Amino acid sequence: MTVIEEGQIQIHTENIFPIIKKAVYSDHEIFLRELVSNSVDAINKRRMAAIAGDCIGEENAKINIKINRENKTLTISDNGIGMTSDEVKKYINQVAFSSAEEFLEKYKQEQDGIIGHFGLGFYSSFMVAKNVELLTKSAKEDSKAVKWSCDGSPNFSLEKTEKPEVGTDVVLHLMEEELEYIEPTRIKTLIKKYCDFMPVEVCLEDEVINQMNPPWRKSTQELTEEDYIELYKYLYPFQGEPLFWIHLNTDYPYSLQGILFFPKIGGRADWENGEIKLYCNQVYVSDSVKEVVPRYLLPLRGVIDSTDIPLNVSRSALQTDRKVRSIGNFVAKKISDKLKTLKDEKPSFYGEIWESVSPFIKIGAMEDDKFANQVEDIIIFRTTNNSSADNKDDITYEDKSYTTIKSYLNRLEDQTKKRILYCTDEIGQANTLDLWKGQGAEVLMTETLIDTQFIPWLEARNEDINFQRVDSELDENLRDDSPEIIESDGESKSDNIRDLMKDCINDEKVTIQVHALKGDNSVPAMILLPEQMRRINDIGALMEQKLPGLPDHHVLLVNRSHPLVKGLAELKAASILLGPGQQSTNDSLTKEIAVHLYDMARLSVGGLEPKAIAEFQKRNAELMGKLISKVL
Ligand SMILES: Nc1ncnc2c1ncn2[C@@H]1O[C@H](COP(=O)(O)OP(=O)(O)OP(=O)(O)O)[C@@H](O)[C@H]1O
Repeated sequence: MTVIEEGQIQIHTENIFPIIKKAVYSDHEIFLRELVSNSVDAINKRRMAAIAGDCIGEENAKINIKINRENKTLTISDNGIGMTSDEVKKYINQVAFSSAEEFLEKYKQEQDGIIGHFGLGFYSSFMVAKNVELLTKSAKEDSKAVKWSCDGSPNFSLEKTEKPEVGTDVVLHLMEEELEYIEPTRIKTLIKKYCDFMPVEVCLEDEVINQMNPPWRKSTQELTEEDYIELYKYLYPFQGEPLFWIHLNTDYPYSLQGILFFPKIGGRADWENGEIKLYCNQVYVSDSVKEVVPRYLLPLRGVIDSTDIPLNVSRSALQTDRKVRSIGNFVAKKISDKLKTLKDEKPSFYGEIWESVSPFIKIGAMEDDKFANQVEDIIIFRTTNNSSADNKDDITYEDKSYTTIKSYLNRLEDQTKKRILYCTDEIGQANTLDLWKGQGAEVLMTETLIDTQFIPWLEARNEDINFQRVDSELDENLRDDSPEIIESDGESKSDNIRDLMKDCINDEKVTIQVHALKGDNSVPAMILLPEQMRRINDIGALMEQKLPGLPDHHVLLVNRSHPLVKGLAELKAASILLGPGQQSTNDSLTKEIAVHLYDMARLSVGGLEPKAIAEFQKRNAELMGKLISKVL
């Protein structure tokens, strides 16, 4: 063989290779992505040059990877444009090296890592190989093949060689500690991971491994519903089917293609890193797009493919990049457009998916003002008003009705108040919910966790509205506020009942209100939680990541028109008649019943601790025992 040149690669660092190894230590496997990407580029260049008539074309463009166990080599071959010896000197010795050195300089400075480790290029092969040979023959007419080799020191050699076909073979003599890369299964996995959607056949020992045609590069007209579902299942196996998807495709002001899927609720949603896959020109880059899309979009899945996302900058630099930010805004806008279309055109489907999409929409609205403006009219709440389907804003799905805030407000009789009634727990708040419903009021059903933040956010955004939970106070119409007769002791009946309950419960934190409630079905006592006081309790629980329990400060509303309360007052009056100092058995019974009344009210809102429930049970048994002994 004729030696063309032996020499030293011009470098500033004495030996770049140990640095390459150390700097990107954990990501050795990306060498394959870099080399295959170079091959794809070379194949594209040959195609373009052939069209221009500068060289002979190649119909069956492909990349082939071969393993030689005996020699411990891995060879990546392509039939791309190849290189002349001058081009090898220029592109491998100078360009490739300087880009690797530049990359490493950048890498050393960045504390938080570089997003895709893109840009290391050809020299990444030295992360796994102790010796690299590059055999290449240019597609230009009458070109002679050359072989470049380098043993990891800055010394290289370039000599003539025999190579019948146009293209490039990169032969990696693997280091002992990198022998995992002569395992076919390992290589296959890497091709699937990084090269699956590359536009050229990538083979292992002549067997095609990659899928090639990425659906997101096709137009929506070319794809059927099944194609999208198939892609989802391929990318996220065993995760069921997606709810719906959006196809992204834009060329200006940046190039971006992709398909994003909404997963079904119940599947785990990753709000930290997300599972959207980032591609650059059909080459897989990363499983995390958290620097590219706003946080609230992270529970989505799918692919974003863009050549305009700078991949060899640090993650923090990416977050502040203007182009990247506008990409995030573009994606958010596309999603809100899709959701709006679904609500308008397939309202019942929108009702069906609402529970799955609502956390994402609400968090998005709270975190991003622009997004809030886009989705404000499509935020819906389940409502007790079943006739709301008459309104085009409102939706029914199965036996559930949903409404928007706007149409709820339109239905309010008293337009001066703009009060929105809501309920977070249909069982725990059943008593008060039924009372409001009985008055013909419309109540919205909300979720405890997210709406604890979302409701105050809505109120801050629309200053004239205020939300009021059904158990925060009672409708005035439910109370009989006619003046009371003053008793012989100079006090009203209500005052006496309040004093009695206060003495028996003996807890400063409990405020006792006594009212005469209308209606035959009303209960003897109930717990009310004034809105602002309860909200403070809810937020406290949220901070401690607990479910909110019954706040210590609460209101006990005693219904003085209930026969039990009336009886209790009479029992107490009878014991007073015995005169001071005289012990009556009525005293202890009055106390027992008063405390029992309070416990019943607490029990119905889930506010009794296990220990108190045990006491309640014991007292209940005793009271029933007394009742039986009276009857027998
Ligand atoms: N298989 C190949 N066939 C033809 N030319 C190649 C091949 N591999 C590398 N080259 C040439 O060597 C140059 C340097 O490659 P290298 O991978 O280091 O950087 P790059 O591809 O230009 O950019 P990047 O750093 O993003 O990978 C390429 O631009 C190309 O001209």
